[in-house]
Amino acid sequence: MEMSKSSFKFACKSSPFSPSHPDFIILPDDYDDETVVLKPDDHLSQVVLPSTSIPTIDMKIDHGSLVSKISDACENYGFFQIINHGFSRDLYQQMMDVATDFFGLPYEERAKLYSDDPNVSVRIETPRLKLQNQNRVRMWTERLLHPADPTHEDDYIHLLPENPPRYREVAAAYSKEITDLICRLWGLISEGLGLETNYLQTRLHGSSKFCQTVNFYPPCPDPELTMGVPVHTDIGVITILQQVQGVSGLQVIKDGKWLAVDPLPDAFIVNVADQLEVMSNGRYKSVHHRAVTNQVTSRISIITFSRLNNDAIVGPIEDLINEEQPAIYRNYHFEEFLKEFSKQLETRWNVKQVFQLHPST
Ligand SMILES: O=C(O)CCC(=O)C(=O)O
Ligand SMILES: [Fe+2]
Repeated sequence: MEMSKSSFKFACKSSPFSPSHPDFIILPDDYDDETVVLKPDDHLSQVVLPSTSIPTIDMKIDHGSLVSKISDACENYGFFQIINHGFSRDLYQQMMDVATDFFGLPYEERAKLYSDDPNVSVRIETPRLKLQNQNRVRMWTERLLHPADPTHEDDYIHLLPENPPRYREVAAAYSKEITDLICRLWGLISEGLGLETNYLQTRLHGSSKFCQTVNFYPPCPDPELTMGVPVHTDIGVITILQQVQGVSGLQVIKDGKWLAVDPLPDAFIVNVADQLEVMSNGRYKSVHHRAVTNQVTSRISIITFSRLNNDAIVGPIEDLINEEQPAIYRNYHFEEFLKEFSKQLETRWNVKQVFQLHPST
């Protein structure tokens, strides 16, 4: 969808659509704030060419190679794209179509779903970031959040947007197929860690949940002054993302440089999130990433997060720790992690560090 600057109005009522409004202006990486994890540094803002981007993995290759490529990517990048993953091409496109139609709805229609209350399970929000000595500022994005849990379909499907009319049906079908793909990835990741194929499936059974966000980044008059999503790591187990073709925006840190993750047809981007880094005892990396905006074209990403229930106990997997490789993290309830996350929200993004046994090392 091409959408000109003036045609999109944020559902967030308090903020006019103007980059000169203080609510919307954030500095990119150069705010010198000790609570910000990534320090300003010339090479940090350098985006390298897509040819040196994150690995692309063809899921039709032989099983052994697939396991080892995924494992390498989780260790060295924390991110990879998958192609030939078997996900229905029609559903992939339909989900992008209903997402595009949703953000093409008039402001009044979207505004009905607007809420800043994180306890509202289906809502639209414009995320904020807190900068040192300043108020919270809003990001240049509007996102629709909702559960994506096929086993609790009845609980939330009736809360999903009524418009476009096919949103509910498509989102329900998508959540089934995407969570199957996530489970397959759990299996491959378990094997990569040297565990039984069903290790993560069994370990996470009954304590995991899935949620989805549809992120919409309208064209931004001055992308240098704003951020779509500021630097962060994801807090769940793994994340899987599809993005609209032809528009770049997602950037991932590798060796102190930003890599642009340009869209590939029909691909998903998969990344290690904080809980998997902890469970793998630091072997797999939950890597900092961000989404930037551009002046010309709107961008959509559809993201499914595999998260945990509050009472889930997380810690390094017993089989992965020994005398040579002692536990780096302590065990905790996911709820504790969420509390720390809320404390750090909008200021800094390095929650897992707090759970390290020897933070100085
Ligand atoms: O939109 C994107 O490409 C990335 C967004 C993201 O990282 C997130 O919402 O966690
Ligand atoms: Fe993310």
